[in-house]
Amino acid sequence: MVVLTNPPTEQLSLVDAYKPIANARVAGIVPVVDLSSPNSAADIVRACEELGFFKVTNHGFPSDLTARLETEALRFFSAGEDEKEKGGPALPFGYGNKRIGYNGDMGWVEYLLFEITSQPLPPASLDFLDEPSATRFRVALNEYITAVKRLACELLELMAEGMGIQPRDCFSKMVMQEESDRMFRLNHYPPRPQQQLNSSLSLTGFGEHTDPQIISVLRSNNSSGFQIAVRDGSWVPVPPDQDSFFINVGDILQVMTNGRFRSVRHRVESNGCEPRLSMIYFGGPPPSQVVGPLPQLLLRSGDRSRYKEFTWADYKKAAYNSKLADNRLSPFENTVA
Ligand SMILES: C=C1C[C@]23C[C@@]1(O)CC[C@H]2[C@@]12CC[C@H](O)[C@@](C)(C(=O)O1)[C@H]2[C@@H]3C(=O)O
Ligand SMILES: O=C(O)CCC(=O)C(=O)O
Ligand SMILES: [Fe+2]
Repeated sequence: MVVLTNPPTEQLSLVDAYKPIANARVAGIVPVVDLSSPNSAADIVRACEELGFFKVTNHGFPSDLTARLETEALRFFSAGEDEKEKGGPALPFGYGNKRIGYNGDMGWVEYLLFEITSQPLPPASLDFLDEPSATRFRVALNEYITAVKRLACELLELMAEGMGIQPRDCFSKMVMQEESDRMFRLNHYPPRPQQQLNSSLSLTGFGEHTDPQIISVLRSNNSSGFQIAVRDGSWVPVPPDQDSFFINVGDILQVMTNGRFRSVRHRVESNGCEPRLSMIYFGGPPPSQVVGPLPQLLLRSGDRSRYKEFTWADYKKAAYNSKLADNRLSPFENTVA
């Protein structure tokens, strides 16, 4: 069953909920999928079609892994700038501060970006830290990543099941292969100094964008700031929930479903007071994977393909030459005859 966060006194239809936010009442439109429910597959599909975004509860994820990684990450981010800069620059992996990507995007955020393979993170991934911190951090990262990969796989299988498509692993196999292109990101949004707080009301932590991959699995501490764009383009704040995961449909899943699932536009706007720590797993396909709408979906619906075929390597190259807010899919769309 899809339930609403902060349920309003009367149930809002989604059409109403897409209207610009006039008050906090409509901030609770985020679909919540209870993974222990027998309806979870259908609920996930509905959420991916309507928003491309949902919250997952009753996921069975070991909370001690999250707590340990959060402790290690905060220990790292509280170190001096000189220490942290030893892990940079992020090209794209490593430590980055304020600069996002290569094309001039900036945000009030510092981060660590890791490449994930089928093997645990190698010692080299944190070799800029002293021992025993490096090993402790790496072990916490590896344990969390192993569990979050499993969760991503389960969600992708539920998507296929909910859409009635075979095989059940048609989406999950894309991100579970040896060569699949996966990343893990720790974002830290530090509180802002007092004089800056007086200068403007809100500050972009991470500018608006869609995630290029198939799926993103996000967990954050209890700080607000994460927002999603709904169909009419208005921004809706997502109430934080440190015990749940938030799932973004990425561009490639939008393509594979021929636009039935929506790649959600999102951003982080910080009020500068609450420090935010988020951890995000990005699941993408192998570089050589040819991507396009699933033939069985086209056959079943009789729809024309809305996208050209391309490889993930082509798409990623184009993505990394784009600015955060760009619409990265438009060059890959088929024009209507
Ligand atoms: C400005 C950019 C940062 C980004 C690469 C890009 O050129 C456009 C996509 C951005 C994004 C968004 C989702 C993930 O956070 C990310 C790692 C990704 O794969 O695409 C980032 C890229 C980045 O920060 O390097
Ligand atoms: O840090 C967050 O909460 C979201 C950041 C994000 O969207 C990203 O890193 O792609
Ligand atoms: Fe994102």
